[in-house]
Amino acid sequence: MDNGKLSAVRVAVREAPFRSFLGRQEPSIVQFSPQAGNSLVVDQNDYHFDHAFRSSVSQEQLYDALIQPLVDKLFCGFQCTAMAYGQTGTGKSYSMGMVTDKEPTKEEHLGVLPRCLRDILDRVAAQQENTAERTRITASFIEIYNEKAFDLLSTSPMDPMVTSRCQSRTCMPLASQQDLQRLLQLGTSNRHVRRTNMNAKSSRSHAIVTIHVWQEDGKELARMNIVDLAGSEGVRRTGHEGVARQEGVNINLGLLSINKVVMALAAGHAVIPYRDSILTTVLQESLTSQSYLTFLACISPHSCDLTETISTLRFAKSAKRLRLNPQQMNMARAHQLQLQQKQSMAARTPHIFRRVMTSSTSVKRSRPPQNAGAGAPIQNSSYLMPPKAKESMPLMQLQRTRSEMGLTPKAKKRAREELQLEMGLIAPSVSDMSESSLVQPQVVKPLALPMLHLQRTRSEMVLTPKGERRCVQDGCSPDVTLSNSGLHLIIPLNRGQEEELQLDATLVEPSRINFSDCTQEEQDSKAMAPPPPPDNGRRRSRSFFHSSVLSIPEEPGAQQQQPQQPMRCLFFSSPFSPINLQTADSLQMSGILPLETSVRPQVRRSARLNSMCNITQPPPEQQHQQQKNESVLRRSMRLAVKSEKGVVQTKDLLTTQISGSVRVRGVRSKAAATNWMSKHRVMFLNLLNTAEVRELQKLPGIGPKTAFALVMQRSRLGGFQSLAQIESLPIWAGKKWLRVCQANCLDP
Ligand SMILES: Nc1ncnc2c1ncn2[C@@H]1O[C@H](COP(=O)(O)OP(=O)(O)OP(=O)(O)O)[C@@H](O)[C@H]1O
Repeated sequence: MDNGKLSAVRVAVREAPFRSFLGRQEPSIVQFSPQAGNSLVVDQNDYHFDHAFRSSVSQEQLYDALIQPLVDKLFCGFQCTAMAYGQTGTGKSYSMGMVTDKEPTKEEHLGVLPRCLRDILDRVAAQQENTAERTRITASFIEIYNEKAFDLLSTSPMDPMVTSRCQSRTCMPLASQQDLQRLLQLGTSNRHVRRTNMNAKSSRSHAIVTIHVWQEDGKELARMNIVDLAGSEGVRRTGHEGVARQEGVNINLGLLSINKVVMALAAGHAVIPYRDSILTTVLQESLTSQSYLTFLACISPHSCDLTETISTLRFAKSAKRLRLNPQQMNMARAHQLQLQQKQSMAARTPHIFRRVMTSSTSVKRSRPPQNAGAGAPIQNSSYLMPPKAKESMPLMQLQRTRSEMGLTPKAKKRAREELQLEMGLIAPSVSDMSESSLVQPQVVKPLALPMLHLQRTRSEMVLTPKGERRCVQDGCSPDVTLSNSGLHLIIPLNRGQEEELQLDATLVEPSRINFSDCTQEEQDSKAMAPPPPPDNGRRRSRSFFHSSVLSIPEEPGAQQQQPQQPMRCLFFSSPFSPINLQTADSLQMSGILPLETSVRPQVRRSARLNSMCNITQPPPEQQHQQQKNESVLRRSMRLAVKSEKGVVQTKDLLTTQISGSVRVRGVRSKAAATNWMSKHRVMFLNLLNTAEVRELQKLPGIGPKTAFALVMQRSRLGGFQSLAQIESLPIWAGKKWLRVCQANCLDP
């Protein structure tokens, strides 16, 4: 038994002999390459396939080269399909062995089917001599005629089958050569055949013989489909009218749908049009990424058939583009069950999180099956979930989301490039830290980095639930997976290692930056602010939450060991990756639902902040106003973050480190808070009066349409007098204004 590596999709071309009734023998339009046995030239075009058989090739040679390796795979437990495709009269039925002759066929003319069945029976007999294991072989024979399926082995072969029950067809047990002969005789004699201008006994139906290999315990080990498609032909050339013409139309419909399925599979589409015809519906199980597929394209040597020959070769070429990962049948079933489970879990998971879950890089890497046959290329894959689009949502939407999250290779590359540019500013760079150094707290030299600059830094560090730090590999984002056992974070560490953590945490957006309303220098200093004292329990976790440039608390023990070390370490967040980790006590994760509500605006704000980074410098006269607007905008966002999590307090202890020394900045009194609120309202009003659409739409709760409507109303009214006037504008649907106020921390 050959366990060698066999390509999952193999395409072969066979040239038919000249047909005498087409006139004198002319030179063949097919030229075979004398050097390579798998190339041919037709109409000055080169074609390369796995095999290119000349018309002189014998049935035995064809079987040995093309089908025998499939039988090997069959006995390894794989689903295999051999399919003959091509113009009428080019020898498909002859090659596949589905002949209707009453007299016994000569040995040399035996086609694939009888040879294959004989081979299988011989192997089973040999197997049973050596082992006590009993293997049963059965076969079914159906045809698709006029878009109806017929069970050719049943007692009523003329009654069409119900399509949904096509799988429950009559199976004949095969134990000897006599059984085999009976099956072929019965099946082929019941097949629809008609004389056409092109072929005296043209098959007017697609025939499918399925050989099932059963284990002793009644489980199906593997199956082999041998498919003889009806001839692809122009209805014009067959010279048929009426019923026969309709046959031709339906034949072409089936062939077209096979074409479409193969094209869709080759292109990696998420939706494959199996239901376009009965033929593809019946073959659906075989035309998946989990089978071995072999195509035999039969072509004519005649110049009058050039168009059909080129069309057949094109189909063969597209089939060559298929990329399949066959699985053993039992394995495939297990995989299908897994998929079903995953889908049902996904149905219960919020939409935004599903995107992360189902994207190829964010789904936890699954191990390949352990019990694959030696050398068998078993991989965990499902073509229905191709790498580029493994979920039912539109591909583009998924790619955009993954790009926003920094999960796409392009986003990661961009991040890496920008980080390299900024390396000079960050010393020592977190991405340069050695693995050992990551475990120990790193003292990072305080840097004067503007807020937006920090935002664009791509290095990431995450805090584990135990309070340890992990530096995420340069340019990579932690992957989050949701399984039955909970939420997992897979952190790509340096040196290609990964760490998997079970999260008792939630997602935080990168825009949750807690710069207080102070000057740029103070902001920069705060970016380096040390955490509150370790005994500060809940307070401490909030301080993490307040900043995306996170200060890391030292474990009490660790601090005692290193009393002199200032407790500073930078956590940079990428605007493209809104997944940061918080300590468990900062926010209790109460189910999955809150994530959706929090993540979506986070991603949006993250994108807005990122686009803010990219704003080109305005003219000098506008710069002052714009700076003011940005300051209000930033504050508004900070406050919105606090407000969302209920951490807005009238007394807010802010710790700030300036030049390495820690000082308490102050405690706000209630009066000060009121005062602050009135100032904030004025500033917000001012912003609405002066900002452009582009700036306004960066405000939390205000989208592009609202921003545009606001500017239109402003120009109509000549400016807004008060927030009450803005509230009375007819642009707020429902509680929209209330939501804007809440998002911007305004008293409604
Ligand atoms: N390689 C070959 N060697 C000998 N005879 C061949 C060969 N190929 C085809 N033939 C003969 O050509 C005739 C037509 O072949 P066949 O019926 O297999 O064509 P087909 O492609 O199945 O046509 P259709 O699609 O109309 O059923 C048959 O009589 C067959 O014996």
